[in-house]
Amino acid sequence: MGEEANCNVAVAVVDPRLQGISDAIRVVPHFPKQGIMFNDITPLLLRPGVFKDAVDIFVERYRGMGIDAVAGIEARGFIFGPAIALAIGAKFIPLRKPKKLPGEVISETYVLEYGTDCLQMHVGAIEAGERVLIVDDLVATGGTLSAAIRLLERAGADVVECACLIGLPKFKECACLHSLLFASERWKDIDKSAVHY
Ligand SMILES: O=P(O)(O)OC[C@H]1O[C@H](OP(=O)(O)OP(=O)(O)O)[C@H](O)[C@@H]1O
Ligand SMILES: Nc1ncnc2[nH]cnc12
Repeated sequence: MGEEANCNVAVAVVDPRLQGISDAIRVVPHFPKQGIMFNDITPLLLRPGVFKDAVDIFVERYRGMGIDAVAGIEARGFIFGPAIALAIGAKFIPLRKPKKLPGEVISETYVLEYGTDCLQMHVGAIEAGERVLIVDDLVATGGTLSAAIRLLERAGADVVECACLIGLPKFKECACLHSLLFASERWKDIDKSAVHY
């Protein structure tokens, strides 16, 4: 709780929009199972001004950085990723859960807070050397982001950054990461070291 409060203070100092974003995220205890504090972004989506603030912050950061593609992680990365991609003039690549993509895919499995899963990407979605931003709503253990990075790098992409709205306090470096809300090239390195990538 103390850590969360500190994160919010840091966020508010950096950009006045961040407090509204933080306030619009609901924490639901024991969902989807006992012991998980579920960070629910759906209340934020019901407030168009706050939703726009969240997208705008990412767009302001990534516009002009030569990003060729935004890769969104199913499912909640599909909420923010396409809006960011359109605004910065990049293509959007869905990283999907198994058996959803009809074409030839490459796959990466990973461990979650509450289970295991797998991400897949269409072969040919990215070309070697293209600059990619990975987008999701939240990083907890970093397992999902790490799988996404591995998937894209296997295809020869240059992963520029990973951008998420929420970094859980349990994710060790979260307090300082929050000061950038939620978008930092440092996540890529932390993510890698967290899972021995
Ligand atoms: O940092 P990690 O420990 O890997 O967890 C983060 C991931 O967990 C959530 O997705 P989830 O797997 O619940 O799938 P969903 O978006 O389909 O609900 C969240 O949207 C991230 O993708
Ligand atoms: N605590 C959490 N809240 C929402 N999504 C999550 N994904 C993994 N952990 C989560």
